[in-house]
Amino acid sequence: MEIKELKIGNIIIPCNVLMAPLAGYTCYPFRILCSELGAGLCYTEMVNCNSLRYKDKATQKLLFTTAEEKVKATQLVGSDPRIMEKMARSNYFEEFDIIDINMGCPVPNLFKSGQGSALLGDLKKASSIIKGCKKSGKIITVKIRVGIREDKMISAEVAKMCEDSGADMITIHGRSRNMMYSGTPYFDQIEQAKSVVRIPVIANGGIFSVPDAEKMMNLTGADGVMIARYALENPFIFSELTHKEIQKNKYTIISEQIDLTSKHYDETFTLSYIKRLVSFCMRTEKGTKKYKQELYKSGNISELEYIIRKIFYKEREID
Ligand SMILES: Cc1cc2nc3c(=O)[nH]c(=O)nc-3n(C[C@H](O)[C@H](O)[C@H](O)COP(=O)(O)O)c2cc1C
Repeated sequence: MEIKELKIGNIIIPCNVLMAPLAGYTCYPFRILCSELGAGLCYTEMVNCNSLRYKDKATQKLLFTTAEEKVKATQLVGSDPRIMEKMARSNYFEEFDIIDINMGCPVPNLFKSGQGSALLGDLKKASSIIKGCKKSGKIITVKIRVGIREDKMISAEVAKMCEDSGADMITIHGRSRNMMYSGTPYFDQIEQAKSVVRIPVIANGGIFSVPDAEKMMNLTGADGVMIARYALENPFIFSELTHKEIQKNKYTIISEQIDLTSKHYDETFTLSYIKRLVSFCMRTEKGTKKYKQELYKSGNISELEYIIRKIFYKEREID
C-alpha cells in the first residue's frame, strides 16, 4: 500500500497506518512499541466518560503517557453530550492532542445504555457529542461501524454527519454492530463514506496481513488503514507495511515490553498485560501451545521471563 503522511486537523502524522484502540492492550508500553515499529498514530483504549467523571482510579490510569509519545491520542466513550463535552474539556486530557469518540463498540452493556455503536441509531445525539467535544479545542476523530444491522447500513450518512459536526477524521470499522468481530468487512460501505467527505477516512476491520491491507486500500480508496487484533499477534505488521527496518525479534520486543511496563506500572498490571500480549504473540510460534498454562501460572516477573524465553528464544531444550 502507498505509505504517506496524514494531516488530521492541524497535525501531520508520519504515516497512514494506525494502531486501533484495544481495551486491555493499548496501554502506554504497547503504544510506544507500535510507534517504534512504524505505526503513524496509536490510540489509548476507550475511556469511559462516566467513570472518569467519578474520578475512577483505574480509568485515570488508562491516560498515562509521557513526552516519549509524540502525538497523544485517546478515545472517549459515553452517551450524554453534556458529560462528554465536560470531560473532553477537563484537565484529564490536558496532555492529549487527539480525542476519538467511540461510536463502534458493540458490547451489550454499553449498547443498552446508548453508548458506542448505539449512537449510530441516534445521529442527532451523535452530532451533539462531536460538537460538544470539539469545544475542547482538541482534534476530534470518530470511530464508527457501517451500521447497527446489515440490512440498514448507513456509513455515508454517518460520515457526512461527523464531518458537518466538526470531526477531523473518521475511522470506519467495515462491519455492522451485529457482526461483532467476524465476517468480511463491507468495503463498499467504506468507499461510499469516503466519497462524500473531505476529511481523512481510515479503513479498519479484518486486516491480518500485508495483502489484506493492500486489498482494503484498493477496494475502499481510504486514506489509510487501522490495524487492531493482528497487531497483537504480529506487531511487526507495522514495519512490514511501512518498510521500516527493525533489528528486533519477538523475544526482544517482549523483553522490552516487560522492562517498560515494570518501569511505569505495578507488578500485578505488568504480569496480567504481558501474559495477555504473549498469548496473542505466541499464536504464530509453532509448538508453543503447551507453554500456555505455564505462562498463565507464572506468579512473578522472573518466572514470566523464564517462560517467555522458552516460548520465543528457540532454546526450548532448557525444559
Ligand atoms: C479485545 C478488543 C478490545 C477492543 N477495544 C476497543 C476500544 O477500546 N475502542 C474501540 O474503538 N474499539 C475497540 N475494539 C475494536 C477494534 O479497535 C477494531 O475496530 C476491531 O477489532 C476490528 O479490527 P480488526 O478486525 O483488525 O481486529 C476492540 C476489539 C477487541 C477485539
